[in-house]
Amino acid sequence: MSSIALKGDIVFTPNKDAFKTYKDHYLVVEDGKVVGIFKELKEEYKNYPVKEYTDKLIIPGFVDIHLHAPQYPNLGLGLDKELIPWLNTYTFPEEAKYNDLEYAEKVYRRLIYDLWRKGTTSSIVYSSIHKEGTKLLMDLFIDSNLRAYVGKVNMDRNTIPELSEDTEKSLEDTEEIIKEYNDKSSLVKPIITPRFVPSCTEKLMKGLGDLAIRYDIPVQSHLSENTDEVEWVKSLHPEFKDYASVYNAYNLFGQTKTIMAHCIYNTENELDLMEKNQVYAAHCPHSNYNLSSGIMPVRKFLDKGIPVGLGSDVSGGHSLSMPSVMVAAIQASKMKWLETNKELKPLTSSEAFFLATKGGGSFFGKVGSFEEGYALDALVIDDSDLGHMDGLSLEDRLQRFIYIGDDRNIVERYVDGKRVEKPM
Ligand SMILES: Nc1nc2[nH]cnc2c(=O)[nH]1
Ligand SMILES: [Zn+2]
Repeated sequence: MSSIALKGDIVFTPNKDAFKTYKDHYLVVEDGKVVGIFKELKEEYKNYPVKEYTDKLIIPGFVDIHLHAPQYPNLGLGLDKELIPWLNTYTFPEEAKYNDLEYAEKVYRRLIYDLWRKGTTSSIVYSSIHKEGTKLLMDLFIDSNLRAYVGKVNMDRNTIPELSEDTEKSLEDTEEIIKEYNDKSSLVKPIITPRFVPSCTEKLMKGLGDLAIRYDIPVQSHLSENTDEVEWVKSLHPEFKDYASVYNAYNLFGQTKTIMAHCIYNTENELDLMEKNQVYAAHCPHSNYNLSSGIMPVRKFLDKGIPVGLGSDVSGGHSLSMPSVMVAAIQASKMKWLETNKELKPLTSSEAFFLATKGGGSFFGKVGSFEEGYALDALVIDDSDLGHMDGLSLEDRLQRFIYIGDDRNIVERYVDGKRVEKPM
């Protein structure tokens, strides 16, 4: 059994309302899981190797619950458009390149290196429609020792010809990936990924819902991101009450664990259904600003008990950095607060940190916290170059790292109790 103790200044959020902090404590880990946090090492742990991180922060690794791997080369491009023109002009043409595995490998290696670099130890990722490209991405994640769900995108309508799949083939490819990868790795798993309602026929959605249930595979998609998109779904499916009801009719809305990205324009019925089925909302504030989509009322989701995590939504979002996404989420919530006559309260820094760790991490199981039994997914932060430290609480130091630090401050990453080396 591999056991270690990390010694340093420990900070995490077991719930969203407050940070827990432990100055100069030992975080004891057995078999990759947290055993406890102690001021002194008990006798029974005395022979465990101790990693000394004196005066450094030890925090849970970041969790990004929504990003698009094949859009990585488009980072920062095309952001003067709204969602639908942006998809047609920038995104679909880029995603069409991923039948070229050499190109795919170059992009995906760089992406995984950057996730590692920026401290994202768990991510939930869209690939492209391509089966082999998706397998390649999953294999690269497995080699990296980072945690991920990866989904082959499904779409068989309303896209460019190169990306419009034959429905049967789309389902067959998806099933092949599920069979091959469901038990291949404990850290990297498949997720069913209908792109969004406008790009999936009912036959495709039905087939995907059947696969989700047959193999008990989670689902990710997009919901109510942009007003033109919502109107489009209405015109495609006038027989349904709303956008979420379409997914729900095909067992793609919480029948297995589900994430919906954006959720800006949800109806009350959609919120009720998310709460009832415990569907996760992926809040992606950078993307929502960049594509002029709107501001998600994140407080409503939290008050209602809907699970929420944060997403970079690369490349609608322009940054993989989860601290940057946290800051954007706090800023967006402040604008929403003003917009609602101070009804929907802004996110606090502990809430934003919770969303970027345990909030999204709970999709993976016991991930994103240092409570007993949680996987030791952790970052070690050297914040000594961020300015005057005397008298600062651990909480203040963490807040400063989130606002003004960057990946140069991250000195170690751990996943499941093991140090994660720089990916090749
Ligand atoms: N932001 C975003 N929204 C989408 N809706 C459907 N596809 C996409 C995508 O690639 N990015
Ligand atoms: Zn997206």
